[in-house]
Amino acid sequence: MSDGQIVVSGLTKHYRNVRAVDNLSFTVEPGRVTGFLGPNGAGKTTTLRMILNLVTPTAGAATIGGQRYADLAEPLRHVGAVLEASSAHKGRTGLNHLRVVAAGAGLPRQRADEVLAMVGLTPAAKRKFKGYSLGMRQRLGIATAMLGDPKVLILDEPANGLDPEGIRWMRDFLKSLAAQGRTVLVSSHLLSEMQLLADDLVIIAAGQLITQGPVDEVMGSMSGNTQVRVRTPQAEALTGVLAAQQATVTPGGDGALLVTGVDAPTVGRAALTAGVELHELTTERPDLERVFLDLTAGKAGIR
Ligand SMILES: Nc1ncnc2c1ncn2[C@@H]1O[C@H](COP(=O)(O)OP(=O)(O)OP(=O)(O)O)[C@@H](O)[C@H]1O
Repeated sequence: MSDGQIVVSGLTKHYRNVRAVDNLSFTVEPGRVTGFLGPNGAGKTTTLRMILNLVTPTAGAATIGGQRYADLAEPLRHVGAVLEASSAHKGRTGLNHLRVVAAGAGLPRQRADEVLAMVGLTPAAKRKFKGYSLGMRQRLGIATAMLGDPKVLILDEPANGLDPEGIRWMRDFLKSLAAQGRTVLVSSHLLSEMQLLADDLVIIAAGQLITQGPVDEVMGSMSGNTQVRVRTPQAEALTGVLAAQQATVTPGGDGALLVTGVDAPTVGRAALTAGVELHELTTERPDLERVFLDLTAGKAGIR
């Protein structure tokens, strides 16, 4: 396996009467966190399971570093996956769980201690899994995935059920893995979280690709929706000046005006020229939530 790039091409999965994944193609680059986004039932889990050879595609293929997962000689040394809230034998300690998995994969025993420390679970090493909180279980799942020191990490909704501190830890940890040159593919429907975590986005709906690219580009593709929020005691005068510049002005509901069609410097200049006093002038970019809803509009229904 070479560079850890994931290439999904024409991936398709049909169940009896559902096209869970429909001719889906995208790439995931090493050294970056890629957010795999889609509404419920979009086909994210099915796609990840096909990449990991847990579901057989109806058509198409996925490769990791140029090879199909099934062809990887020692998959755990190449790809770590956390597909659902980690499960382990309830009576086993976190450390023992890791030792058992390490032994099964032919990995050195001390690797269990290393990955436990990596995810901050050393203090809970000797505690039984059944006493672990959801956050601790997620950390143990990641520790298990890291046992083989894989170049590629694939995680399905890792932030699910985590408290804010846990989400923050997860974010920092995944970013640090990408900074080490690893490929990190994370599925989520938590759009605001992806905005903070991901470098690249792959957005799907109804099994099909909606868009992919760097977060800024995906956001930028919606920049037509950028609006300027302006507050002035001379609303009528400003509205008149801006209307003459082909701008659209609507009330913001809280006493502010929302201006589209011109940028903030244009609004400021127009106000200055007309002698209109401004109390606020802000550019409001659409957040990812908005972009996402716009992009997946009409396809977001639960299937
Ligand atoms: N084994 C299966 N048999 C039949 N239909 C399935 C099967 N697995 C998934 N599906 C259907 O395929 C579609 C995609 O499901 P999938 O779980 O991949 O979506 P998802 O994006 O991961 O959704 P969520 O965010 O809700 O987990 C859904 O309509 C689902 O009901």
